[in-house]
Amino acid sequence: MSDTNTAVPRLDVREVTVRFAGLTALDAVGFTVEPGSVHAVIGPNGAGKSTCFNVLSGVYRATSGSVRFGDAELTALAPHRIAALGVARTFQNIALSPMLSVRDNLMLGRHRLTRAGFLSAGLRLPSARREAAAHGERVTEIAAFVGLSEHLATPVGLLSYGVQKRVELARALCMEPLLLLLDEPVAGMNGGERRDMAELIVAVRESLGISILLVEHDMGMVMRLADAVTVLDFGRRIADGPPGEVQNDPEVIRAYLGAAAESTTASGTEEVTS
Ligand SMILES: Nc1ncnc2c1ncn2[C@@H]1O[C@H](COP(=O)(O)OP(=O)(O)OP(=O)(O)O)[C@@H](O)[C@H]1O
Repeated sequence: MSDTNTAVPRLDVREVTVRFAGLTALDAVGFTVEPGSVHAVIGPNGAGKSTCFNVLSGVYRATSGSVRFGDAELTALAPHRIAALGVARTFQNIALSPMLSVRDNLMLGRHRLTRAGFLSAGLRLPSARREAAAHGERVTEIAAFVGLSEHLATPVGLLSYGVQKRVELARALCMEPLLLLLDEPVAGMNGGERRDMAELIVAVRESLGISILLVEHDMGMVMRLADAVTVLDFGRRIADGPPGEVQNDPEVIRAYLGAAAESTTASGTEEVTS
């Protein structure tokens, strides 16, 4: 593993509670993402994983509790302010502009780093042109790193699902994040695409030394990739620690077996989480 980027702060989630009307989606949940680590949040359907991500990225307001990223308290900030602190995310469902090329989608990811004002960019002043060229070069570099060079001119909508997921990751990297939030990065992918994505996540951590927090259903992937795992069930944290430890925790086994049994009863087919 490469050295951790020294600018990467610790993420401290403390006693975070989120209530929707009568439902408690997160109940005093806490965990810490160490700088430069890969940390996974797992749990059965409805456990509160997406709610947790939405609080961290500012989409949802916590009812109570605190999320600190270094010295910054994130719970009171709007999504763009959180992004400006270096927290970038991908979405469970691809959120790209399908008509735009890969390059243009990645350039949109550079937006928050763009200094040139509307006027100087509109007038194509030399300073704005230089800045655009520098962003273009960085986009080319990131695309190469993620394995997208050959697709840069292609409209995103024409690419396979697996490649589109890589574009999403590349766009998040274009924000030069210190903490990357990946919401189910391999959902819907086939075996080969899953392996490629897992390798890419390792490469991101090793080359950039940033922290990665991921929500994922693929247990095999979580166990291989994560340094630490937090397990949620019905909005509560039921386990937290290294993957090997968490995997053998009786409460975790009970939560997953219970969820599998329920889905068998509900649908008549067993849902297997590989
Ligand atoms: N905006 C919302 N309004 C009302 N209830 C919500 C909202 N978002 C989530 N919930 C509820 O909060 C609970 C936790 O949902 P959440 O989506 O966070 O779980 P999850 O672990 O991500 O599930 P999955 O694995 O199915 O994506 C669920 O009962 C869900 O219905």
